[in-house]
Amino acid sequence: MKTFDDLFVELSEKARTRPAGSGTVRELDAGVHAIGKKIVEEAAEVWMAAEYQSDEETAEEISQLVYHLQVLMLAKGLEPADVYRHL
Ligand SMILES: N=c1c2ncn([C@@H]3O[C@H](COP(=O)(O)OP(=O)(O)OP(=O)(O)O)[C@@H](O)[C@H]3O)c2ncn1[C@@H]1O[C@H](COP(=O)(O)O)[C@@H](O)[C@H]1O
Repeated sequence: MKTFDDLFVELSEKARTRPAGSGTVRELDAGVHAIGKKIVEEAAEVWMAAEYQSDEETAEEISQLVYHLQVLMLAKGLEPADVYRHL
């Protein structure tokens, strides 16, 4: 099972090697403003799923939010440790 740290390593590699067809590369190229909008959209989907959908669907929406947060971290040059030290 993939963890937060596993995904961050994978996305960092995508950002570095820029493989064709990568949604991560596409999103990074779209920039912080576009990534931020995606985060807000996914956060709303998490909220709606939590209120009206199943636990499984909520968990999936949370995973998508985590993904987009990680893309924003990459766009800003932030590492997981930069976040963890605030937890
Ligand atoms: N975990 C994710 C992940 N979660 C969410 N997403 C993206 O976020 C979108 C969210 O889906 P929604 O249905 O909510 O949104 P949508 O409006 O239908 O989608 P879009 O039209 O905005 O693309 C998905 O379409 C994906 O583009 C993800 N994209 C990639 N990953 C993982 O990231 C890794 C690298 O992916 P690539 O860079 O694409 O190779 C792989 O391990 C993937 O599994």
